[in-house]
Amino acid sequence: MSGEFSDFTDFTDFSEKNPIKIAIFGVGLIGGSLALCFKGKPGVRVVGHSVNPASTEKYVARGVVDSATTSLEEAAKDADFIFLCVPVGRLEEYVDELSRMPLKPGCIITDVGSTKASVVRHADKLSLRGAVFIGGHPMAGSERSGVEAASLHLLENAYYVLTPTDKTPPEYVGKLERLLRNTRAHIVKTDAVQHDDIVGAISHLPHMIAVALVNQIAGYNESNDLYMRLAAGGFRDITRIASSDPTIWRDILLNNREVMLKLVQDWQEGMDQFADLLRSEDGDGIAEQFRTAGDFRSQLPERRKGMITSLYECYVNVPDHPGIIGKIATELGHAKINLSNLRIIESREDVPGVLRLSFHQSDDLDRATALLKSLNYDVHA
Ligand SMILES: NC(=O)C1=CN([C@@H]2O[C@H](COP(=O)(O)OP(=O)(O)OC[C@H]3O[C@@H](n4cnc5c(N)ncnc54)[C@H](O)[C@@H]3O)[C@@H](O)[C@H]2O)C=CC1
Ligand SMILES: O=C(O)C(=O)Cc1ccc(O)cc1
Repeated sequence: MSGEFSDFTDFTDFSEKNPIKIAIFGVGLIGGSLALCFKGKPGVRVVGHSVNPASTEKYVARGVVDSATTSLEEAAKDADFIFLCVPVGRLEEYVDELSRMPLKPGCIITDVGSTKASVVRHADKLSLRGAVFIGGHPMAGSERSGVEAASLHLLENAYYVLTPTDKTPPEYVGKLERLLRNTRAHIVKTDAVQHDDIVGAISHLPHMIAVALVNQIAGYNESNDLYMRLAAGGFRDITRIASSDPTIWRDILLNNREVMLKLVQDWQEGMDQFADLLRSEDGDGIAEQFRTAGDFRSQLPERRKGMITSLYECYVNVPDHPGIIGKIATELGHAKINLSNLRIIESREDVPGVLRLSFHQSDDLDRATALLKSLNYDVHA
């Protein structure tokens, strides 16, 4: 991986001599993670925006941005890049507000919303007076939210979809791509409508199914709390995404509702088929369903960090001491914490070295994080 990115600084359009301003509206999980990827690079100034004064103070205090403001105008003024990182339901009004402001000529406005068709269509209708809108979706995240959950490494090795239209000048797409190399994500370009169809199926539908499943079990649990107690293992892990932020997901599902309604119908047909196989006691048919699913699943591309990850990971900033990695692995071993992978991430200028620890079980991650913190290691998600 390091080979793929070893040259990434050669592709930047900024330097001490050519400084740029990046404005981030909504410095939460995704906005904060992007801010961390840009902040501290030579010639880059990252400004955060929130409607809430207490949030702006928090963004600065946590060192995620260089400065923060509650004024939309102040944040947008002279910005070279504007990232809209607010819930999907708010994106179009932010684009409207920006279209009424005197933006820097050539400013690139982009968003990180989990749905793309409506915001791209909306921006396409507006005159942005010398600015250009390019839809974007970093396809990694977690069930956590807020700036507290932001991480420098969140988007590393994930896909990052951009949805330029026929009208988007290619040089602007190139400029945005070069900036996004700082996330270490892999850029994929596609059409916004196709994006919503595919992401609806592979991400939005699983979130709906996880929520419906948890609520189904919660109903049974009302009359027998053994359901909850026995659900502590695998069930807890496969339904992790049911704990995602309600406002973020309300907006995503409502925005993608036409696609979701068709997907729910297909899902119901799949469940009806299963019910028929059960009713007719068709064991071969049931086994065939598993065989077909297993065959398809085995052909999925290499594990890539991204949507609905089943790996639980944390990062430890490691001081430059000989034997430190062995020491950490030994501590985890003594505590009987099952580590699935341990990797030194190429060290960066701003941190001495980073160790990535991966676990198959969220409990192992929780226990490892608590243990390493108690031993005074700098651990982050
Ligand atoms: N959660 C995830 O894993 C992923 C989310 N996304 C997209 O990223 C965007 C942000 O999501 P997260 O960072 O997860 O959420 P978050 O809740 O961590 O951050 C949202 C940010 O928007 C601000 N905000 C909330 N409501 C607002 C409102 N009504 N007006 C103005 N600002 C408001 C919050 O203060 C916060 O700074 C969403 O559009 C979401 O669809 C994209 C990829 C992954
Ligand atoms: O938690 C997970 O595994 C996710 O699926 C995170 C996620 C949520 C929303 C997105 O638009 C992209 C990724």
